[in-house]
Amino acid sequence: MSKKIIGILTMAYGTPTAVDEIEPYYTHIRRGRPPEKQQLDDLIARYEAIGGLSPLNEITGRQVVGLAMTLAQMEPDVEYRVYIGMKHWHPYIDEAVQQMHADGITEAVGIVWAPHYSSMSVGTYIEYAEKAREKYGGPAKMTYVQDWHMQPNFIASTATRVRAALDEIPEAQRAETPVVFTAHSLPARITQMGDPYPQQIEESARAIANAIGHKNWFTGWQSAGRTPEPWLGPDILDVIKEQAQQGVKSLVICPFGFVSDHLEVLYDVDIEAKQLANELGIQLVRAASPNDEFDFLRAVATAVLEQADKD
Ligand SMILES: CC1=C(CCC(=O)O)c2cc3nc(cc4[nH]c(cc5[nH]c(cc1n2)c(C)c5CCC(=O)O)c(CCC(=O)O)c4C)C(CCC(=O)O)=C3C
Ligand SMILES: [Fe+2]
Repeated sequence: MSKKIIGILTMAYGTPTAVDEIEPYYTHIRRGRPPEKQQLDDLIARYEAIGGLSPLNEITGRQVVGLAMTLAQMEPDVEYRVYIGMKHWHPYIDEAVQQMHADGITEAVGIVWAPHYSSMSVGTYIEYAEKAREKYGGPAKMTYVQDWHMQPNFIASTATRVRAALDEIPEAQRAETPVVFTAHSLPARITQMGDPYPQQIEESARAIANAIGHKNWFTGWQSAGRTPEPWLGPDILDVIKEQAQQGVKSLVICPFGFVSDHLEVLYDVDIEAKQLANELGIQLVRAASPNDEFDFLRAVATAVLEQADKD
């Protein structure tokens, strides 16, 4: 008997693959409004500071291959065909759904490479996938993992990476070193909309801190948009200033709202936040990103399998 086939639509943010793609990419993020020259120059300069372009595409590719291998190992009786669709660059989510349908996939599970749900992040990925499914008339059946921030392997693997970051702090200072769990800020109006994002950030941060028995932790926000409306805070730069005022000498940042090394991690934390911390006499250590680490991919695979079993 041939194996049952299930399509897996994994969705990631996407990044330009050449410098001249930065402008159309930024325009796509801005829903079709081209950026001002100054904004574009700023963004190009930030990519330049991390080496010209982002490693995100390559890492996403390794994650997709690793996920496919992990799924095959965890459930060999089903054939999982793993696809990648990007929110803001090629292959777009639309193109991936079109390909799945063309390949004859009728049953599929969608998952976003981001652990926490917000209507403004994961919600829009799902919206794009559903629009494409309607447009192409398939896959006939597709359900989605909404969030996977409490997957035991996600908690445990993040805890291990935070522990490793703390180990870089001199032992006498380690226990009192604050650990700041950060995620991408969103417009503050999401809290009035009853969005679960802030609460999911809090509960997963607590679970990770508990897993390593670290008492001194809190959450913070990073990479807020440069728009006049209020964004979720406190911003990590303000956190660093406040901690410096309180005499803190060391700090660990775990940007656990992201799953790869990319601009928000390599620039916003490793360059911008570290520079400020340096100036204020704080040793700042950033927890490593999951990238294609085995235990992390097991968490994502488990979330996919649990969703597939619900159907
Ligand atoms: C929630 C969230 C995640 C995490 C969840 C997820 O992963 O989905 C995320 C990840 C990412 N965001 C990324 C890149 C960018 N995001 C931007 C702008 C924005 N992001 C937003 C939200 C998020 N973003 C929002 C509300 C805006 C403002 C939009 C507007 O202006 O209306 C801009 C424009 C310039 C700027 O504002 O910095 C860029 C370049 C990259 C790729 C980096 C690389 O290439 O390595 C990644 C992984
Ligand atoms: Fe973003």
